[in-house]
This record gives sequence, C-alpha cells and structure tokens, in this order.
Amino acid sequence: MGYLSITYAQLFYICGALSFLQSRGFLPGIALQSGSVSSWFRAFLILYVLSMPVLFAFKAFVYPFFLSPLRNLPAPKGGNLLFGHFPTIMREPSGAPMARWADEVPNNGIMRYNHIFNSQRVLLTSPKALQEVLSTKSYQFIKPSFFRLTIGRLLGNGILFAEGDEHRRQRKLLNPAFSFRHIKELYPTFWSKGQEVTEAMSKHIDNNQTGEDSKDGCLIDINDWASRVTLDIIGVAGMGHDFNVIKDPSGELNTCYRHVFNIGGGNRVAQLMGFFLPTWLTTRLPLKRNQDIIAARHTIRKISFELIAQKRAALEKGSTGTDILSVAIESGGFSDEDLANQLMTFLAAGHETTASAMAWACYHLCQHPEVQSRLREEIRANLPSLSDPESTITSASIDKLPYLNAVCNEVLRVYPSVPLTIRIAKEDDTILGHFIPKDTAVVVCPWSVNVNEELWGPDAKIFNPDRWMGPGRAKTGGADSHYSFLTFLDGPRGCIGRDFAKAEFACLLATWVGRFEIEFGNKDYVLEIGGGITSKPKKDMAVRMRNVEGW
Ligand code: HEM
Repeated sequence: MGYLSITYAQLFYICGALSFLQSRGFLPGIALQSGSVSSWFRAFLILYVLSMPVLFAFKAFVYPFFLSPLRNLPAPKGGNLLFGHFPTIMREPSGAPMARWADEVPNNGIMRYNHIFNSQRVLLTSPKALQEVLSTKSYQFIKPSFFRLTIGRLLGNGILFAEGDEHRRQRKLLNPAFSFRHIKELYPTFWSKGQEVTEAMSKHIDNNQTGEDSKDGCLIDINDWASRVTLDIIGVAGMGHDFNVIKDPSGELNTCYRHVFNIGGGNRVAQLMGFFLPTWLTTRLPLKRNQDIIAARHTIRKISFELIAQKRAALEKGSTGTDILSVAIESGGFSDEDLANQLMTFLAAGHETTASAMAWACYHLCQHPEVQSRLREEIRANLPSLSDPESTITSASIDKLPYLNAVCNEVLRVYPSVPLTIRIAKEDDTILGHFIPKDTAVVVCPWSVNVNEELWGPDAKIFNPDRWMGPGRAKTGGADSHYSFLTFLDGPRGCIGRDFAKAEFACLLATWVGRFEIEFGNKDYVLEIGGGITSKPKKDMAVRMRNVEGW
C-alpha cells in the first residue's frame, strides 16, 4: 500500500536518476549532449516539471478521496478542496484546531484531517489509541525525518531523534542522571537559582517603578526572565557549569537562543517549498532563516565542545559529578561528537519548555488573582523567606505543598509547553484495528488530550487547580488514565526530564509567587498564543509585578 504514497522528494530523486541515465545515453527519448551537466540538469527539470502535476493530481485528489484507507475515518467538516484543513491550522495556534476537532467530531479514538494539498493526517484522541502508539508500538511509529533535518540542527542529533535499539541504548545510559535520588539532590540548586532570579527581578522592579506610588511595580518581560533562569539551571544541573545568564543576558549562548527561538516557524514560501523539495535541499537554500540557524548551530556546538573538554579535564583530575554531562561521559557510551549532540538536546529541550510553563503560570495567575493569593499564603507559611540568603529547601519542603503542586499540574495541563508532536508509520500498521499505511503522519496532540471533555469532564478547558486536590487526586487530577495528561508524553519516548522539570517549575514558581504580586499590564489583555515548537503567550502579554513585603 505504501507504494501509493510516493512523495515529491522521491519523485525528485526518480527524475534525477532517470535524467542522469538519459544524459548518459542509457535511455531512449529526448536527444541530449551525452554526459554534459547542463543537459542532465535540463532533462531533470523537464522530467520533474512534467511529472509533478501528474503526481500532484493523484496525491491531492485521487488518492485521498477515492483510494486512501484513511478516507472513511471521521474527519472535521469543511476543508478547502485544494488545501484541506491547512488554512485553519495556519490561522490558529499549534494544536488548537485539533483540540476543537477532538471534542466536536464524534470518533472512537482515532480520526483524520487533511493537511496541505489533502495529505492526510491521523489524529489520536483516546487513551487507548495513544497508549498503542506511544507505548506498545513506540518504535513502529517513529519521529519524522524532517524534524531531525530541520529543528534537529538546533536540538542536536541525540536521544530526541534516535530510534529503536539506538534509542534504548542512549536512554539506558542517560537514565541515571534522572533517577529520583538524583533529582532530589537538585532541589536546592533549583531553589537557589529561583532565589537569585527573584532578587534580580526585585532590584529591576525597584529601579523601574512606574507611577507615583512605589507600590505600582513595573512591567516585566516574563519570557525573558524565565528563559534566563532556566538556561542557568540546565547549565548548572545538566553540565555543572553556570552560564550566569541571570546576571548577564548578553552572553553568547543566551543571545543565540533568544534570536533563533524568536524567528518563528519560517515564512510560508519556505514551508511550501518544503512540501515539494527534499528537506536536505530546503535547509540549504540561501534563506535568512537557514543562515541564522546555521550560525546558531555553530555557536551552540562550539560551546558544547568547550563544556565537554572542561568536564573531561575535571573528571580526569578526580572530580566527580552527578550532572547529565558527567553521567554521560562516565557511561563510556558516547564519543565527543555524540556528547555534543546530547548537550545540544538538553540545553534546548531542558530550558525553553520550562520557561514556557513559567510564562503560562503567570498568565493563569493574572487571570485568577484568588488562586495567586491562596498560593502565596501556602508558600509563605511553609517555605523559608527569600530575604535570608542562606535559606534553602529540600525536596520534601516542596513536594508536601498540595496547592503549589496542584497549580503546577493545572498550568501544565491547560497549556502544555509542547502542544503537538508527530509520528510516522515506519511500515503498514494498525491503530485500534484501523489500517494505517506506511509513511502516514500520526498526530499526537498533548493539548487536545489534556483539555478533552470526554476525559476531563465539561470543565476540561477551565483552569481549576482544585481538580488536583483531595484524596487520590494529587497525581491524576481526577482523570481515569495517565494517557489523559500528555504534557510530557508517555511510554519509552516520554520526556526523560519530566521529574527534573516538575521540580524546577515548582521551585521557581514558589519563589516568584512568594515574592511578587502579578497582574496583566493591560487589564483588557486578550490571549494570543505564540511560539513554534513550544507555545507561550505572545510577547505583548505585558505583566506588571510588584514586590510584596514580608517574605
Ligand atoms: C515543562 C517542561 C518540559 C516539557 C513540557 C517537556 C515535554 C517533552 C515532550 C512532549 C517530549 C516528547 C517530544 C516528542 O517525542 O515529540 C520531551 C522529550 C524530551 N525531553 Fe522534555 N519537557 C520538559 C522539560 C525537559 C527538561 C528539563 C529536560 C532535560 C533536563 C528535557 C529533556 C527531554 C529529552 C532529552 C527528551 C527526548 C526523550 C526521548 O526521546 O527519549 N525535557 N519533552
């Protein structure tokens, strides 16, 4: 069946091969000057341009509407004859249409929508379907190669993109750095970085008070401060190195990440080209976006290699470490090139996601001042004051605070940092008994699952930390299956940094809410969601923060 789903990239190669044979005189047909590159290229262009409309007509109209085994799956209404549901997808934040469709279109856990030019995508909506793909068949539904070739340039070709046995091997070697025992030891680091950033923000507020009244506080760029502290944390906890971005945001690494994470999803022309041309080609085109990414990659790799060299030298001198890099080096399973790739993964995956969670927390707390006050009361009553520079905490101090953990879980549920991810069927396969042809894109949308009314009840989309309070609810939020909360995905490829991130998030949120009162800078603020792979409120969500005396 897979032979019916020939891609434009495959056509590109087929035309290349045929025109090469033609130019060498192996095939009859158009007379060409044998062997010349220009004649080969001309033949290639003629062949590609003539055959593409045929393939296009087949792929966009014949296959999806008359032949595809997915055509009878439930699908959302509407959809453009040529572009399918793509215009809706482009208009809305990543994952938003899927969250709506999962509620509105009657389905039994699996449905379909049409992406650009009616290429069909399968959307999973029930815990059973999600478990099948993410757990039982996690190595049969693999990551799309275009992820590795596009975002992989910044995220490194490490554990995030490894498949099958190679993934199992890497996960086994890296797991010790994320053991419960080790994460427990990191709480004081999370706390002291939270303390450092809070003091820096306090000073910033004191120096930039607006209005007559010193209690007015000032506008704060949440995304900026959140990324600074989380980058520092992944440096210390992940590599044993303090990037000191809280103190000085102008450092090379922070400047580089802020630039590339803010250039968005690329322009539409580049996206369209990506549909018709192989990814290795589109990622090499002389576009500004490609140039920015190549420059950033160069910087991040350079810093990663420097960190590896420093760490190796320290380990050789007898120092020991429990940070991710030390664990990876001491496992003996990675070359320096592999280590650099893993570092790139941990640096990016380990800071922007938690920064996004912090931005979402501020959004919800501005919307719900009553939750903010209750949380502040719990924090102040149970955690040491930040004014004491010696203050520290243990894992138990944080884990025993029910409302803090409830608020964190609810923030992560309602707007998960990674709203959507994709898997590709490696071979012809089935999901819930439905035939899924090889190369089908299967969409796993944590956002749509996390706010699905069938799984969470009619108030699924409402921010309500209380759903995590009360007997038996602290871990489930009242949902029946852990596949109802997919912020970190699940199964063998779920987020390895889950416990790390949850502890870091709770510590940081405690320091911010304990110290500051937070409200929208603009009382009429209407949420607009931005971001690329990670989602967050757009930069214009100006937040006003005020120091609250007494802690
Ligand atoms: C709120 C914070 C975080 C969220 C919401 C989050 C979410 C996710 C998600 C959804 C995935 C799966 C992506 C996919 O398969 O398409 C993932 C994978 C991963 N995350 Fe996280 N993450 C967070 C924090 C972290 C941190 C702090 C680290 C490292 C210290 C980390 C390291 C990783 C790695 C290495 C993978 C790949 C795992 C594998 O494929 O085996 N993440 N994360």
